[in-house]
Amino acid sequence: MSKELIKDAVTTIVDYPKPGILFRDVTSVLQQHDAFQACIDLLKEHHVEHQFDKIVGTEARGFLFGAPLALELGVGFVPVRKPKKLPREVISESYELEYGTDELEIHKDAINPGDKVLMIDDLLATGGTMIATANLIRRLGGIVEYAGFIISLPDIGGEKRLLEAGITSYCICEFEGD
Ligand SMILES: O=P(O)(O)OC[C@H]1O[C@H](OP(=O)(O)OP(=O)(O)O)[C@H](O)[C@@H]1O
Ligand SMILES: Nc1ncnc2[nH]cnc12
Repeated sequence: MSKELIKDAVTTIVDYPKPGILFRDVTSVLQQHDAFQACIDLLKEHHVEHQFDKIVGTEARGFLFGAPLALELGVGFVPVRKPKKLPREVISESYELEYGTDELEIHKDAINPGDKVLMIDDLLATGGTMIATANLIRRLGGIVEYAGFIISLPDIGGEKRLLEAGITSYCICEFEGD
């Protein structure tokens, strides 16, 4: 089954980038064509009926899955990036990570008011990254109610936090006990 193929392709690194963190590395999924393809197929199958206008992917690993999914769904792709990476006029939003804080930015002209947006990232932990991404989209007038991930760490509670922010998440595989 393709979900198991994907889960088996994820590598776990203990104590990276800090002691106590079990790092779930999605780059080993990308290295395996059938697992990478299965990710895009499952994300497409789950979201194809919603008729989104844009896919937003968050730096850096959200780009790896968001851009090929946008091509599959026949819609545009918008990158949300770390500060000072986007060249045109941006808006910014701060957020907390499982292991630190950071800031994200989006081009002001990337979302049109009323655009239906699907957010894509590799992994859902606290949900902070996706909530900050949703805040950016909503500040530009976009409608965002769905987010798709390859990996979820359910014990950290991101899915509930996203639901409280009005976002339903779809995760291909779960790693419990993190
Ligand atoms: O649900 P959260 O607690 O917000 O954590 C998930 C986020 O953390 C990781 O990115 P990271 O910030 O490490 O950035 P990178 O992809 O640029 O390495 C991951 O790719 C998600 O974007
Ligand atoms: N445990 C984890 N593994 C990989 N990426 C992450 N981003 C936040 N937490 C993570």
